[in-house]
Amino acid sequence: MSPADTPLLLGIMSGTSGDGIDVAIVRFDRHADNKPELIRFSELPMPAQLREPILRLASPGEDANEIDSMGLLDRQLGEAYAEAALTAIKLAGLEPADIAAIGCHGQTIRHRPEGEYPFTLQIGCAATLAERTGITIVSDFRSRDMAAGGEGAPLVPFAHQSLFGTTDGNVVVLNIGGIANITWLGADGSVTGFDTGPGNMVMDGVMLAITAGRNHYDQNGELAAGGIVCAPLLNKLMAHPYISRKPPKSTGREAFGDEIVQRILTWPEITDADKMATACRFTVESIAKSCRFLPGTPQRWLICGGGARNHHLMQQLTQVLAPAEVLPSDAAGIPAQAVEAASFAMLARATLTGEYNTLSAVTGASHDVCGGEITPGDNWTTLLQELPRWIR
Ligand SMILES: Nc1ncnc2c1ncn2[C@@H]1O[C@H](COP(=O)(O)OP(=O)(O)OP(=O)(O)O)[C@@H](O)[C@H]1O
Ligand SMILES: CC(=O)N[C@H]1[C@@H]2OC[C@@H](O2)[C@@H](O)[C@@H]1O[C@H](C)C(=O)O
Repeated sequence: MSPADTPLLLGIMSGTSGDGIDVAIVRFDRHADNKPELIRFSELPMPAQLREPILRLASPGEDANEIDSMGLLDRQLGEAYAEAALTAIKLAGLEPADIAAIGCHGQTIRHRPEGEYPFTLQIGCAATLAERTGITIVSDFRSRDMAAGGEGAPLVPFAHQSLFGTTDGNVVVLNIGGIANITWLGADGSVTGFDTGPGNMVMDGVMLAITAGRNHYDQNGELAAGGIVCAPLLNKLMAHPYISRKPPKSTGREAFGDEIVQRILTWPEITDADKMATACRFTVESIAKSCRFLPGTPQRWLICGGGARNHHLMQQLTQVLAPAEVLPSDAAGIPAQAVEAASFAMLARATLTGEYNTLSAVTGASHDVCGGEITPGDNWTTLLQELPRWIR
């Protein structure tokens, strides 16, 4: 393993878009703050045969045999994550033995934060991942927070705090994945966050349908840029109850999946470009409306996730969020796509040292918790000896 004072951890994220497996290898320095150094980031494709089952299982009731399908997908994802981790380790010129632990978010196939017994389900067999890599795995980061009465999401504010927090001004970190989530980092040290609603999910669903499955997303927002926003349709979309609900709140494909996409697709007398323009504007407006739930005025917005690559979306956000500056997180030293995977390496480190890694100020839980389930790898005994030296 890497020296105990500067351990290497690996974070794996596969998000609600179901299109890729992001892997970040980071180095922690006990003598520095909790901000790790990004050693290598790799974006690997989700195996094509897994994309359809992921989306099907994430849409309630679409699979006639959900338990069998889930069991199978769980194992297949475990293999896919292991393959991705081993590839990333190799690309970094490292050996599996150099990595102290892996934080694996898993694939969310259901998120039900409401009701008497809220639950959330991230699959991707940790035992398979430990078996194939020999490395200790931390997974299932959300359940403990839910058991403490929290939303179980978003979790990344814990990491954003160390990565982007500054006393120079109020910063908002906005992750635009399938769902968009926001983190408030006040100059006074305050932290909060919540899911704002749709990120790329609605746009991707519309694009997939209007190109008959050929394109999974609107490259750079080009189609949307050539369309006209349909105001009555936008108003209908913005009436979604989630948008006006007060935080703490979190959401998923259950609320912004196929039903919303169908509403856009079936709206009469507008072109495909208008549909895309309206879907994009829905994301922009729902983010802008979220500002009323923030405790102050941000000077700077740092954007991460795949949405940062959508020029049209970024342009629109820059307009509506002015005079605040809107920049990809790269401007603050971490590539937009790498933030989530790096965050799960940071959460895993905190699990292993027993520190809180889930903020009740974000999730609404009754207290901060140390979330994550540990699956010991072949390196477990060595890791146990090194852990005391990780504690700051
Ligand atoms: N060049 C591009 N132009 C437009 N959109 C893009 C581009 N590149 C990526 N995207 C969008 O980013 C999405 C993937 O984003 P990301 O990987 O952050 O999502 P995720 O991790 O699956 O989601 P989540 O954060 O909700 O868990 C794609 O589905 C697409 O919509
Ligand atoms: C249940 C779940 O997987 N939620 C994801 C999803 O994707 C974005 C948004 O919705 C966020 O709440 C969360 O992911 C990030 C990594 C988080 O927990 O911070």
